[in-house]
Amino acid sequence: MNVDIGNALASVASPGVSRESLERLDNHVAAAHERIERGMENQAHGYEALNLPQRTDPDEIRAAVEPIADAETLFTVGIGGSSLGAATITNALESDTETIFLDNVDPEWITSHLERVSLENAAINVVSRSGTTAETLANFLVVREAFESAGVDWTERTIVTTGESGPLRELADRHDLPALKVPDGVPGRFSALSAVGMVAAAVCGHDLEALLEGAAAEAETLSGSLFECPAYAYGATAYALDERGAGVNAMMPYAESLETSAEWFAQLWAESLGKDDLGQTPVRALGVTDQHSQLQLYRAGPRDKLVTFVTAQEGTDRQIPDTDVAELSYLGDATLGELLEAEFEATEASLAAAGRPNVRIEIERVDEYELGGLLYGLEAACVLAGELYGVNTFEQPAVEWAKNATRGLLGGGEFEEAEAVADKTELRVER
Ligand SMILES: O=P(O)(O)OC[C@H]1O[C@](O)(CO)[C@@H](O)[C@@H]1O
Repeated sequence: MNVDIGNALASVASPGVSRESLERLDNHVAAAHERIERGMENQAHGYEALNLPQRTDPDEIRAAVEPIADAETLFTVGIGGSSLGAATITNALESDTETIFLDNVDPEWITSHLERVSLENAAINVVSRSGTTAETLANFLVVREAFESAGVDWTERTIVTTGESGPLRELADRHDLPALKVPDGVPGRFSALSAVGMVAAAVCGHDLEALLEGAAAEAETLSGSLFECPAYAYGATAYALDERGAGVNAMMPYAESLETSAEWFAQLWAESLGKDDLGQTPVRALGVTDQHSQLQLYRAGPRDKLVTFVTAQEGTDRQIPDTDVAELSYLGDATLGELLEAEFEATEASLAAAGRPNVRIEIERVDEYELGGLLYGLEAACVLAGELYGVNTFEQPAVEWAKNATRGLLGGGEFEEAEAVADKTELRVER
């Protein structure tokens, strides 16, 4: 990926970062890179994620999915990092296999999918590092029952990706299911380039080697200077802008195929950096669509936002037909791709003209190689930002309170968090 941080400079935007500040910050980037390199060499928790291009074995993944490679529909049952990486990859690329990501426990939504799909031609990809995530296990039990009710032997149609132990590992062992291991030392939000993110891609027939080659090429760019490394340039600039008041980061890819990548980025950025009262709030946006919903706020609202654009330089195009509507005749000379590019450039310039910081991330096209580079580059940017914030990038303790409260409310044990739910302060206004 290439990065252009020009519209984040103090000469353009407020908040903005001066070149002098970036030069000073580069000293901290150099020190952070040394820690990152050391962490990678030592396969330290979290840093190990940046070794995945060398660690992940595409042949092992393809062999494991062989029994379900014929699936017309693949249900991926997981949540957070155990779903979003896989969804980013398969939602970005064309495939004959329909992929459905069951990462919520909305009964109407789950039921509509299970009733709509021919389960005889479907398969289940259940993913959970811990193997104890309530949503994932609940959904798996529901999906498994639906397969049984449809007379489909779920044990022939299920692959498991989980840790070395836990309920899912035991289930896989008990039923001799194909099972892959979540790599040690890789938090879920950093695991897209492992079996966690690539089983679904394998079932869809995508080029796993290209994903990893693109990621490996991005890994080669990691260096001791933000001026030589696109990922670090992005991570350092986002951090510096947050330090100067841009506490929101709107991730706005200009490609429908990259919409899910903004969801994946939101977990990566929020769960890694949101600690010790620090962190930049990610917002999921989509170009051109959200020019007509959020751009007003980005251009004229509080000066508290960075807008991150992701653009693909190439892609299939389509001519806009001529029209006899005079004021629209200019459209008939253009293609949809030219319109999308013009709208992106206009939006980027609109923010710069209003002194609103924005950064451009460019990939060549939306294919496996470029996607692997984008995923890796944003992960490396996040690791660097975590070093600059001085937070524990790779843990997420704040999510445990609600999990305990949930278990307590459902009778899964005695949890004081559940008691706190009953103590809610109320001021109800009713219809
Ligand atoms: O893979 P698991 O253990 O089911 O966890 C799913 C997700 O839940 C979290 O632990 C947060 O609750 C994420 O970090 C993780 O990606």
